[in-house]
Amino acid sequence: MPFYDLSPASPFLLGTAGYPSPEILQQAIIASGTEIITVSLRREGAAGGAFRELLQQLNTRVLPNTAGCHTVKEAVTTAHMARELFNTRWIKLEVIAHADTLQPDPFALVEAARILSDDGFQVFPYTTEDLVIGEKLLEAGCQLLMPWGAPIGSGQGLRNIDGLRTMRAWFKDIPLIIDAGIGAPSQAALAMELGFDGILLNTAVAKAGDPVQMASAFQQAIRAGQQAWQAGLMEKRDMAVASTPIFGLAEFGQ
Ligand SMILES: CC(=O)[C@@H](O)[C@H](O)COP(=O)(O)O
Repeated sequence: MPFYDLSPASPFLLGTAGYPSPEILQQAIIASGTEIITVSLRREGAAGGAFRELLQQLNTRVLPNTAGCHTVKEAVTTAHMARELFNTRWIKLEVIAHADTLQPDPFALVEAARILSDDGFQVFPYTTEDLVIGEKLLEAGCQLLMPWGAPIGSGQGLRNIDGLRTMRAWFKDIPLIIDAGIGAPSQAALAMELGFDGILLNTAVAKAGDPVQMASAFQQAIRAGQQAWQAGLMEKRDMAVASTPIFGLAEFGQ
């Protein structure tokens, strides 16, 4: 499905924070095959021009994010700075409620999404699997939703599979990207098998023993999950169903 003005060939979106070195970050981005990387304005501010130079060498689009923002005002101001700095209308909108859970503040998120959409931004909102919040975000002008798998940095995978499955069915024509909490390639594959359109993750790659190899592992798992969804998974059954036909089998006498 198209993400605003881009239909990425790769459904893998990668975060750029917390890598052992800029070189490893660069190699991980290449190994991931991603076309979209997300950059925190605070991180970019801290690293400065060298980081921007590194980004320019890569064939990727930048999705700036408002990581670390706790209020509507902070998020809107950060989005405006991002638009200036990266020359893009895209913004991954995070408005965090608590410093300890890092869960989104749904009320502030919807308000900030409305302000930014009205101002011409294309908002990628980091949200939960709650259907009502999803509807409010769409009403506010968002064209896609980014539900969490689990809290940021937790690596717990899909904590509410039933809720995410319901969300997929409810918003069947809206691009849905799982954002945050993915810890292993198998979890990302599962999300894609459920029909999600993409995965955004950071910590599982940045903090891996070998981030470059892990980026490649995620790329393959995400592709495999996507292919499985497109191919159509078999339905689960309560009882055994013989996979080998018995018609035509030889009969043995006594
Ligand atoms: C980089 C970024 O945008 C994070 O805020 C994002 O939510 C990723 O979360 P994980 O680090 O859990 O993958």
